[in-house]
Amino acid sequence: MLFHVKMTVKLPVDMDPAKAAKLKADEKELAQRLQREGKWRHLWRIAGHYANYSVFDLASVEELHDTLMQLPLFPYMEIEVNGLCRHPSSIHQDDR
Ligand SMILES: O=C(O)CC1=CCC(=O)O1
Repeated sequence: MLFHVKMTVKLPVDMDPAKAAKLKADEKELAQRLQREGKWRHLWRIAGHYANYSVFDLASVEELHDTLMQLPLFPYMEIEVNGLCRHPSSIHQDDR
């Protein structure tokens, strides 16, 4: 199942810079592992915002929920999710 996810990061302005740097490094490590596993298909910065558009390929809504909740930045993100399905006019044979 494909999910389009918008993540907006809202770190507290007074957060300890070392804590923020650790959260970002941990987030990057997990995000890159999930990309290597084929679960986090796309990760795009939204120009001009501390936010991203992502596409996840996961087995279920429950797996998406669990994946998002384990992100180190989860407590500091606003997240919007939309499920994706094939468009009847798409010329692509698969969902990639
Ligand atoms: O910077 C972001 O948009 C949040 C984020 C998601 C994966 C990552 O490494 O950072």
